[in-house]
Amino acid sequence: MQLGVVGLGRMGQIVVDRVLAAGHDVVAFDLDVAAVATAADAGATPAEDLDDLAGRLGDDKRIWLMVPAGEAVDATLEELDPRLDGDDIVVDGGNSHFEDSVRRAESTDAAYLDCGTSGGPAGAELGFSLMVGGPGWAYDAMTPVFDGVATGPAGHDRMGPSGSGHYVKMVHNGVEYALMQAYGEGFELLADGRYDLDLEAVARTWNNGAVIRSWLLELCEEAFREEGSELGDVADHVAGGSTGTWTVQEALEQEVPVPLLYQALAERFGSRATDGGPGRFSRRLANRLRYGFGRHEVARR
Ligand SMILES: NC(=O)C1=CN([C@@H]2O[C@H](COP(=O)(O)OP(=O)(O)OC[C@H]3O[C@@H](n4cnc5c(N)ncnc54)[C@H](O)[C@@H]3O)[C@@H](O)[C@H]2O)C=CC1
Ligand SMILES: O=C(CO)[C@H](O)[C@H](O)COP(=O)(O)O
Repeated sequence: MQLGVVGLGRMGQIVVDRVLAAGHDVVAFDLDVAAVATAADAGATPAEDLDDLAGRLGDDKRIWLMVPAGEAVDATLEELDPRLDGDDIVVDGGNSHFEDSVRRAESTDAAYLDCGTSGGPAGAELGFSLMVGGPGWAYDAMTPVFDGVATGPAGHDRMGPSGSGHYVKMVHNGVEYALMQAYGEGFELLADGRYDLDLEAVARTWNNGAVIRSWLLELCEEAFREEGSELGDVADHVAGGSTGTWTVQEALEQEVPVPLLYQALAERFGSRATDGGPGRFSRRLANRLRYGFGRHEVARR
């Protein structure tokens, strides 16, 4: 298959690499020419702009968008739209709001797949977990690409109609916030509690057979190994928050109680009101974990 990839940052470059490794061809575009050059070095055909990308794909275009959620997705679709018809497929692999995805699916002639993507930069080697919404025929047609980008055939599935892929990813992120908060609070108690503990050793022991072992806990272990048990100069400032906010908004609308998810989000907001003092250990760990799974910048004191 030939795939156009638009957006060649942390995640898009992994899509390019894994699709190439699976034996497909890639045409790559990004506003950043250096990112296009990196994709070309990896074996992709560079495109000068979206028109050039669309022209190189011929009939039955398959295009994967991996640009920041929001305006960049709309701008890209708007520019591609005159070149698209009902046999073409566009995948949005970013963290778009599910209602935006429903709107985009309704307004473009192409089949539109909203694809929640989880795994972060570690997906370069492991592959991603992909939660896909949209027309079944388009999901089936993209299966060879999804098999390559995901951990394998079990690493992707069609969640349901348009919007459902990004809906499931939104809730995934709400859960992600709460898990980080839970680990953070536990380690805060251990850090401030009765014993002088080596938190890397605690995390390593928990990761070996304990009920609460997980990838996020492996990233806690990594954080303590790299920053020390007291987390060095990692600040009490947790960035991000859009997907967690959407999760809580949706829960309110559906009248589903999600106190843990809300509390984790509220802790993030609280972290932004601190005065530069030592701050909460739990939030400092959450700040460092966002680097671990997403390579988001660590705020430091
Ligand atoms: N970093 C992570 O761990 C994860 C990120 N995501 C989502 O994936 C999407 C991409 O994230 P990252 O790769 O981390 O971001 P990034 O900031 O590393 O890369 C985004 C790329 O898109 C390019 N770009 C921006 N606007 C563009 C446009 N109009 N046309 C062409 N290229 C454009 C930028 O130049 C940049 O190279 C976002 O929606 C993000 O929320 C999803 C799961 C995990
Ligand atoms: O989707 C992701 C991980 O699953 C991204 O890393 C996302 O940026 C995490 O959300 P936030 O930036 O709000 O912490």
